[in-house]
Amino acid sequence: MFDQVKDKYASLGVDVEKALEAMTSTPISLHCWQGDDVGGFEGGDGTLGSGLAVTGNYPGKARSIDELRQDLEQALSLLPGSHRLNLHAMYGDFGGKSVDRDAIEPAHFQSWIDWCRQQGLGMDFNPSCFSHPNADAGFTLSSPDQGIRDFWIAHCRASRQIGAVIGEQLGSPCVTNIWVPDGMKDLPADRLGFRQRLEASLDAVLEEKLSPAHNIDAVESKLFGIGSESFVVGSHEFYMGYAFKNQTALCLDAGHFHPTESIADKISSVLMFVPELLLHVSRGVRWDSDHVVLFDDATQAIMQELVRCDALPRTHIGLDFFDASINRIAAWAIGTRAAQKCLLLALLEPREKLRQAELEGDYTSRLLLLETAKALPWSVVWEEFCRRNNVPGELALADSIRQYERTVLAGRA
Ligand SMILES: C[C@H](O)[C@H](O)[C@@H](O)C(=O)CO
Ligand SMILES: [Mn+2]
Repeated sequence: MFDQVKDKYASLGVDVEKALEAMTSTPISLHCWQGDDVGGFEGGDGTLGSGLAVTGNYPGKARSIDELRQDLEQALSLLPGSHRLNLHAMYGDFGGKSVDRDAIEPAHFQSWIDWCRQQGLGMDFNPSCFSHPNADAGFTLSSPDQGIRDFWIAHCRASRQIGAVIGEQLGSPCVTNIWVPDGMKDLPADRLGFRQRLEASLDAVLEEKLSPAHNIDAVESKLFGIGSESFVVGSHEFYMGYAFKNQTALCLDAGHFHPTESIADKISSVLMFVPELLLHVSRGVRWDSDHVVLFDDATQAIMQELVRCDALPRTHIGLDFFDASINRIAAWAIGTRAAQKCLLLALLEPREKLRQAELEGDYTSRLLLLETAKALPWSVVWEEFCRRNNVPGELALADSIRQYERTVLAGRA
């Protein structure tokens, strides 16, 4: 069956084995925060703030680093291909001590680095500039209060240094992504002042030169958050300008734009002017609701653009969703596999033929081919990818998830 499918694709100029090689060499960065509803392990009550919200109370949430790692291992056993871990600073291994955000050190993340090495994972990192008393007034790096700004500058600087240690130890650059929640519920009187302060703080954070072989800096914009409906300091225009000017990577989060705006169309433009791209593949439903990613049109369009632009070598694919209303391991597995299926579909596109038709102005053939491609048996290739990677195919996924729920999650009262 698989060989017949290969021949079918070959007749349209598509090399299936090459597509599978690209799948193997394209890691997806698994966000740790799906496992515990963005709580972290700092010893507080884990209340989420700063415009972020998780809904649902599905039983079995990870309550410790050990449980989170156990759940991640289970999720990874359901994912074909190679992967990375995306860790927020608030998930450090603080050994029961209270370590404030401006005092984090590489030592607090050593056990995560060791675990990643053991699991064969690369690792990415994020300063956590939210859910903290110093973010309660709504501002961090752009705060009018110099003391607050200095606190978050120290946290972000430490995060970059930790990122560099991670990258050096694992032999794979760590993407350190800065997102801050700064914004206002109601109309501001001085947008410019906030943005000037954010720029100055970011400059201070990025002042120390770190090897790009160890650390890659990324910045992430947002349209609005809960409590920052009228004004977000780090808007898309702000960070696009900042990333162009400073040649950092730009993070595009699929949930951080107007509901009808697709990040797919931005990829080709942005990559003309920034060195690298970070994606937070997510699914906003009416707002930045961070629903589990699906095999949907929006995600297919993103992956299509990455492939069509030859952008995979310059793009870091991360995920950003957190749903506590369903089994959290299922959320990781469904969302990551959906992103991977979209990537596979894009890699199996008869790209050369589509391009040729377009160059010749033959838009009829282009449209025909696009529709034909949708009806090709790509799922047979997906099942083969799962089989080669020794992970469950689509029909076997539910059993693995339910078994772990019965044997492990149910015991977490
Ligand atoms: C945990 C957050 O979702 C994450 O840091 C950030 O990327 C974001 O998207 C905030 O809306
Ligand atoms: Mn994000």
